Amino acid sequence: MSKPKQQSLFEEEELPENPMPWERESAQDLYLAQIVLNRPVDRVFHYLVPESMRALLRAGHRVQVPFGRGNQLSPGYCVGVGPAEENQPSIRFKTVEAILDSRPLFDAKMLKLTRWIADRYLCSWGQVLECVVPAGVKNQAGTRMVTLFELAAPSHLAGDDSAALIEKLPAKQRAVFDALKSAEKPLTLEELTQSAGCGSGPVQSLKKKSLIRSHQKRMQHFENDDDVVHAHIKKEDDLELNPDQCRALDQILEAIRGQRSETFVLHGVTGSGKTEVYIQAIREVVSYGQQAIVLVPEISLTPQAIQRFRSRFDSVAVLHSHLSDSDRHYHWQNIAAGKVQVIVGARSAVFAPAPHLGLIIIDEEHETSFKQETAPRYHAREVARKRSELESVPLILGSATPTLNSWLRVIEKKDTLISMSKRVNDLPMPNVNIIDVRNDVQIRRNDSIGRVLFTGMQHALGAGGQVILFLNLRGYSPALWCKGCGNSVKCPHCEISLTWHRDKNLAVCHSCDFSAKPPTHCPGCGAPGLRFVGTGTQRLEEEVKAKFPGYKCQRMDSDTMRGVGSHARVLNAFAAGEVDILLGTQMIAKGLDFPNVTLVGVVDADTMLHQPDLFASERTFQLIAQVAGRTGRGMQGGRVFVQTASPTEPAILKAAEHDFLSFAKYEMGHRKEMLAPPYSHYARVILRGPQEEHVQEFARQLSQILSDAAEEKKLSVQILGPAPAPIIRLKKYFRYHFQLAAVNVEEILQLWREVDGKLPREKGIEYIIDVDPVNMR
Ligand SMILES: Nc1ncnc2c1ncn2[C@@H]1O[C@H](COP(=O)(O)OP(=O)(O)OP(=O)(O)O)[C@@H](O)[C@H]1O
Ligand SMILES: [Zn+2]
Repeated sequence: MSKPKQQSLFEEEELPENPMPWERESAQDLYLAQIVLNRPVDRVFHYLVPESMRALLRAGHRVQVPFGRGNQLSPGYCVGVGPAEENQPSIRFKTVEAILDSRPLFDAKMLKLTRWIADRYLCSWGQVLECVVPAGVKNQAGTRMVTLFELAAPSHLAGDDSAALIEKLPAKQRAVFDALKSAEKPLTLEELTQSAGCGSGPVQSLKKKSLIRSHQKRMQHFENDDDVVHAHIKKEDDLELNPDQCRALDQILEAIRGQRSETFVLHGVTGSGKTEVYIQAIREVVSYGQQAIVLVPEISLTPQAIQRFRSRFDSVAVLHSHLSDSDRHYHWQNIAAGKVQVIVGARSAVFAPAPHLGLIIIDEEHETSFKQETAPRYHAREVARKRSELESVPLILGSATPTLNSWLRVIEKKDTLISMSKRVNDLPMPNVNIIDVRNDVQIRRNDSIGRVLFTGMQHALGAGGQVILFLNLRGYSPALWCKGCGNSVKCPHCEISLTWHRDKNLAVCHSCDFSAKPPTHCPGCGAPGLRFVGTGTQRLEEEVKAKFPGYKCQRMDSDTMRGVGSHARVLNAFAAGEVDILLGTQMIAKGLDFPNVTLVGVVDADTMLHQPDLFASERTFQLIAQVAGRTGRGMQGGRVFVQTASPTEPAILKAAEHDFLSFAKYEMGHRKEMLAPPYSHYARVILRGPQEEHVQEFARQLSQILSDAAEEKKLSVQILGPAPAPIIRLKKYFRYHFQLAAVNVEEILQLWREVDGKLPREKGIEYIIDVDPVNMR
């Protein structure tokens, strides 16, 4: 959480002292830079540009400026530069100290985009710019300063004195001189001494004689050139599209050719071949020498998926979270230089500095990971929308389960729907069986695999097929339960039940990572004999191994997938048929395309359903429909078994029927009735502090101020709450929240700006605002 804004601290940058007459230069003579800083206050500061920088400094440059009372040097971003405006108040300005990069990091469009983000997500421009530039670019990782040598200026060498000196050069110096003469570019000391076959002495002597000169330059020295490593990847031809894909592509091509910023919601059922449509649309923009950005959830950045792009295009940059600073810097430079055709990456790749962007694609657009949970709390989908508008390029939002947000825009005809309702090669959608576990004898005996699912797995495995089991809880048991008082053991810092991890015999908090040996007695009532209840992936793995001893089973969750590349290893083993049963958390629910998977089991469909969350139903539908889609992708067909204690729940029923349209209709009806998103916007204000009563009282105060301001300014913003947050205690802090709700998001933004900077502060209590939150916990 960021600190509340402290307006007063930032007022003194432009010193409003009485200027001396000679300082009262006429406005036109002043050359000023507009600078923003990475602070929570959204303000632009003016700095004087010294004469020596006037020709160099441009908007988009990173600079160093003196800031605050102590004039501490701080990095900042130049967002504008030029002669002072006529009405610029006459005050004494501080001076820009240094320009930090040789070239600006942002062009005009990126400045506009980031300004928009600051407005839309209620943070400062400086915070947004700071987040857009990777750390590796800021610290110029993987580069070093080198000294380059070249001959002195021709006019100097042509002089009589020089000619005489050259005439009399000793052999080694002569060799150095000749080496530079025949070189086409300046040389490093190493290159030069090698080429002349001497040490550094003769070079220094020549320099003393002013026959050669040197200068310093920053150069890249990347050891790990990702693209060189992958250059040998076998190139493959594009597939021949089926009629559905052709229709989809044609619509997209029309927008590309017309340079329209149209947004397409590509609703294609699982296995309908959306990726091939993306690839061929990208083919078109690449043929114009333009670049495409493809956003995918981090977890989809698997070698399998990346291979699909690398085998089709010459230069693909993959931006995943395991990149080193210097790799990231290397990619940024290459992208900015226009050398990369396709940029594939998670959320932040939406900011890739492609100079001639032609297309943006968001795959699996329903994924919540496209929203950033720290400031700036932007949603990559909305940023992509804005960028597509600024660059006049189309945006494709692809999913088998579009968000209701996108769906409403389709209904309102703001976005264009493209439907692909059939799987490729006329494959049928898998048959989904909903299994009511309430009367299952196995489940009653505390097993997790019920009778029907067990039989289904036996058949599938017996016929040589592979199985995916999905369970969204990691660990062994999600609760330690006390018979004495009926409570479960909570994390000492969070209001969250501890999960037992049997492999390490630890009770772990999945929110703050607290862990300890499980207590033998209930910390609440002191009774002995705590019970481990419920099933997580570890326990499921044990059960599978016991029930299917002849088959190889692999667990995939964030506990087993800690190492770099572990994800890839498991998926490769699964693809190669070395693993029969893959079980895991939502990691295995997405994008996987394995034709030999003939059965998918959803072990407990209800885990998402009972969350106190507006989006619980939508998320349940998405997860089940997505995980169900992992089967039946080959000729052997496929089946899905969904175990649930709520077999009549619409989200589950509709997912079983692969019926997005009717789920959307049902759920949108509810949302409309409640005037909930997507029919309105929420902004969530979350407060936290060490003492519950204080947080509660302060939440009440803030919400009252906002409510009064809304009334005074006649803004139709409703305040819902305050109330304790669903996780009332997290990492030792008590948490309260309330929502600002309005049909028009502008009214929320206006209201916040109205009160921002005037809100009271309370010692020890922090608060943030999250516009269009996806996480309500
Ligand atoms: N025109 C085509 N002819 C033959 N095979 C195709 C064609 N288009 C796609 N495929 C294949 O169909 C499979 C499924 O395609 P893809 O993974 O793109 O589906 P998808 O729509 O992204 O599914 P999901 O939403 O489940 O990830 C892939 O193995 C792909 O190679
Ligand atoms: Zn905790």
